[in-house]
Amino acid sequence: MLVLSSPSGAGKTTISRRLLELEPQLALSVSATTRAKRPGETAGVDYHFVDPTEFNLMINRSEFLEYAKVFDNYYGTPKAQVAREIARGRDILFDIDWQGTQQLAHNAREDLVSVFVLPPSTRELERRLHTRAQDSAEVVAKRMAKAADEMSHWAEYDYIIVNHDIDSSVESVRAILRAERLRRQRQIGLTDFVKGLREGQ
Ligand SMILES: Nc1ncnc2c1ncn2[C@@H]1O[C@H](COP(=O)(O)OP(=O)(O)OP(=O)(O)O)[C@@H](O)[C@H]1O
Ligand SMILES: Nc1nc2c(ncn2[C@@H]2O[C@H](COP(=O)(O)O)[C@@H](O)[C@H]2O)c(=O)[nH]1
Repeated sequence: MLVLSSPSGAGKTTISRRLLELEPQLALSVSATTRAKRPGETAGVDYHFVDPTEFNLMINRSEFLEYAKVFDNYYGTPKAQVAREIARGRDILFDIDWQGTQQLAHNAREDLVSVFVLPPSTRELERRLHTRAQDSAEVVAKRMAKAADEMSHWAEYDYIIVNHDIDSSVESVRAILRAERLRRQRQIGLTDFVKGLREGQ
């Protein structure tokens, strides 16, 4: 489970989309949210857009692996898709905030690799939120006001990337993914393979 978190606008969604094009063994966990759909977003692809009543029903039915209130809306990771992808042997990418990351770490620390994406500067963060041009000035102001709070969680993450340049940030995440896939405990069948080698096979 590969988690990307950042203050809003630092670039994790952009990095995630590129990664998914380049890494066929990686699947995106599609979250449910009560926030309104942005122009260009597709229901079921970017998010499952649900109303607060449906979100509450999902909580009561224990359908979330984690959920949190972020800014003024609720966001949650449905368990079912994650279980399906894991059963298919794929790695899963989560674009979630620090609260969700803490919940995943609490339940599955060994299976989690977490990356925090920082903006090159506060000014550039604000510029990115404005140039994305998908949120009102009021929403941008709210997200900027929360950025320092969110960044205070950077030290809880395994890896930190300062997102100056999108191509090199994507390559950094790919390097993390490659190295983490090579970890001894993540290589299935290794014990038998080495046993065979030692027996001369
Ligand atoms: N390295 C970069 N250089 C310049 N612009 C960038 C870079 N990375 C992302 N951007 C731009 O910054 C804006 C915000 O990026 P993005 O939507 O990926 O942020 P985010 O961290 O996912 O935000 P949110 O948490 O609100 O979903 C977008 O317009 C994106 O094209
Ligand atoms: N804890 C969770 N956080 C989530 C989830 N899905 C998205 N997010 C985070 O919310 C903010 C805002 O996202 P936006 O799309 O409205 O800009 C951002 O930090 C996301 O990472 C989730 O399922 N759980």
